[in-house]
Amino acid sequence: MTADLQAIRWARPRLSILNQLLLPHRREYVEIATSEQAHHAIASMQTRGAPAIAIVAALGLAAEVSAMAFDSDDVARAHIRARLEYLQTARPTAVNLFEAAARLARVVDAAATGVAQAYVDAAEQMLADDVRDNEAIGRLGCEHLRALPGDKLLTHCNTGALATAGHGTALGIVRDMWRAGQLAHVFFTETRPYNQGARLTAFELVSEGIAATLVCDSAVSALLARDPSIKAVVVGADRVAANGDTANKIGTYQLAIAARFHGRAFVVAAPSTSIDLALDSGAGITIEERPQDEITAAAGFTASSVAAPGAELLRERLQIAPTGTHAWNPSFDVTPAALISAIVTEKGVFVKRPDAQVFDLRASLAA
Ligand SMILES: CSC[C@H]1O[C@H](OP(=O)(O)O)[C@H](O)[C@@H]1O
Repeated sequence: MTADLQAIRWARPRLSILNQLLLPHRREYVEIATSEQAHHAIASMQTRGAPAIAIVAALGLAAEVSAMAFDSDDVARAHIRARLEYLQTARPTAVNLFEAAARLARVVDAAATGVAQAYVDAAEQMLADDVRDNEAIGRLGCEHLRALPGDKLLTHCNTGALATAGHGTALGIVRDMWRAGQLAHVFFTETRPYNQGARLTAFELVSEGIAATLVCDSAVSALLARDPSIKAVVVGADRVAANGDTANKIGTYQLAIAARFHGRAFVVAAPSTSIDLALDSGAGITIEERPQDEITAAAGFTASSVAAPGAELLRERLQIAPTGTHAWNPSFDVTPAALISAIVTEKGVFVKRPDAQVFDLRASLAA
C-alpha cells in the first residue's frame, strides 16, 4: 500500500487518521487522542468503512488510556468498559464496531492485572489482524473469481485501504486481481449521495494506476447489458446476518438485482468480524439514516476553499433541490442472500448449498 492511502496511523501511543472529508483534494491527518475525538471522527465520517471505524474506536481509546494513570485495575476496567459503551453510539449499522467493543471488553474482564496495558495490546493487534485478513480475502477472492468468464469487475462505494487498516476487502480483491494480471478493467460507481466511489475509490485506483472507469449509480444496468466481459459485481459489507443477508452501502441491493438479471456473479467480500451470527436474517439490522441535505445539496470544494486552512469547515454545499424538499437518505440497504453468489472472508469463500436460497454461515464458520 502506498503511504498516500494509509487511513490509520498508529505509533504507540499516538493515533492519527486521514481526514476522508477532505479527500481527494487534501491529504490531512488528524490526531485522535481521546475517545471523544474518536467518536467525533467516526460520526462525522472523517473515518469510515466498517473495519476502519472499529479500529479507530479501539485505538482512540488506547491513546486515551495510555495517557492516564489509574488508581487500580478495577478503575481502569470500569473506565474502559464505559468508554467502549460510548464509542458504540457513533454509528449504528456496521457490526465491526460492536464486535470489537465486545471483544475488547472480554480482554479487560479477563486481565486480573495490567488491565490498561492488556487493552492497548489488544487494540493494537486489531490493526495488524485486519491487514492480514484483508490480504487473505484478496487471495481467496482472486482464486474464486479466476474461474468465471470475463476480465472486468464492477464495484460500489469504497472498500479499499481507506475503509480498513490496509489493502481493503472488495477493493483488495480488485487490487490483487490487477496485480496478478487477471483484471483488464474495473468499473466503479460514484455511490450517491456521499460519493465514496467518486471521491475515495477513484483516489485509490488513480494512485495505483489501475485501469478504471467511474459510472453513475444509475448507469449500472445499462453497463451490464452492454459489456458481457464484466464477470462479477464485488462489494463490501457492513453487517452480514447468519443467513447471508447483507447490509452494505445504499444502492447495493439494486446492483444485486441487476447482476442477477444479467447473469453475473454477485460477490460480497468482508472479514468475519462483519458477520453477525446473532441475527438470523437481515430484518434485524439497524439502518443508519443520514441528513437530508446530503441529497438535496452537493458537497465539494471551490478552488479557494481547497486552499483554505480547515477546509472541512468551509466545505461548500451547492443547493440542488428547492428549499422545502423532503428527502429520505438511508445510508445502507440489505441485499437478500438469494441474490448473493458467494461471501469471501479470510476464513474461506462461502456459497449456498445446492438449491438453497440462503447461506448457513453459522455452520460455515464453525467448520
Ligand atoms: C470495507 S468497508 C464496508 C462498507 O463501509 C461503507 O460505508 P460508509 O462509507 O458509510 O462507512 C460501505 O458500505 C462499504 O461497503
